Amino acid sequence: MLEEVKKSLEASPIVKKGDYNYFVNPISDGVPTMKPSMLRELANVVKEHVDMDIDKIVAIEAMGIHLATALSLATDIPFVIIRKRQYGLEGEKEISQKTGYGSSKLYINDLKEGEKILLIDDVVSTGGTLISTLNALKELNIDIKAAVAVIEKGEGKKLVEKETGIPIFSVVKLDVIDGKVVIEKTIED
Ligand SMILES: O=P(O)(O)OC[C@H]1O[C@H](OP(=O)(O)OP(=O)(O)O)[C@H](O)[C@@H]1O
Ligand SMILES: Nc1nc2[nH]cnc2c(=O)[nH]1
Repeated sequence: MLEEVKKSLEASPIVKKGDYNYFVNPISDGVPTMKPSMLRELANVVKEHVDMDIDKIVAIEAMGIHLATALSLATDIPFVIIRKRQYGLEGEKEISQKTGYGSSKLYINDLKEGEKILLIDDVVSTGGTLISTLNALKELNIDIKAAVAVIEKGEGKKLVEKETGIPIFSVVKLDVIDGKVVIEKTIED
């Protein structure tokens, strides 16, 4: 079932961001062009494997947004975005995010104590983004029912699970070896 996803990932160009080997893929970049069939497939895989008894889907800007949108359309569950833009709305919470190649601020809005959510992002790599985001959601007493990073790159997922106590669901585990994406496993293996 995930043949299209695997093929697309294996064909990803690798670019350097400093020392960091960054793969470029429709799922995680919107470049090259995303096929609707692949996006639909990813939404369906998440829907089938993750408990969707939630109030809201929560996406991390930027590359969680199309995934949350597809999942929202497949489930009729509303979504909200953790933005890189500050609004200054009442109750807004700022997060500092650090990845393997950069850092920025994220802003949580419109989540209430006790709300049941699924957090979705495209990639977990060093784990920096998910650790700070999940910890901020915990501080707000949000009921995190599930956390999804569609692609697991390297070993960061384990670190997130250790630091936050929250299991991360991922569809594909990969690494970049000798300038190429190598798929280590998928949810179907
Ligand atoms: O596990 P980590 O090392 O933290 O890496 C994962 C994060 O890196 C990317 O975000 P990026 O900041 O590049 O933003 P984008 O989604 O706006 O491209 C990706 O979308 C994840 O949020
Ligand atoms: N597209 C893409 N997103 C990432 N987020 C963290 N690492 C990566 C990467 O190598 N490629």
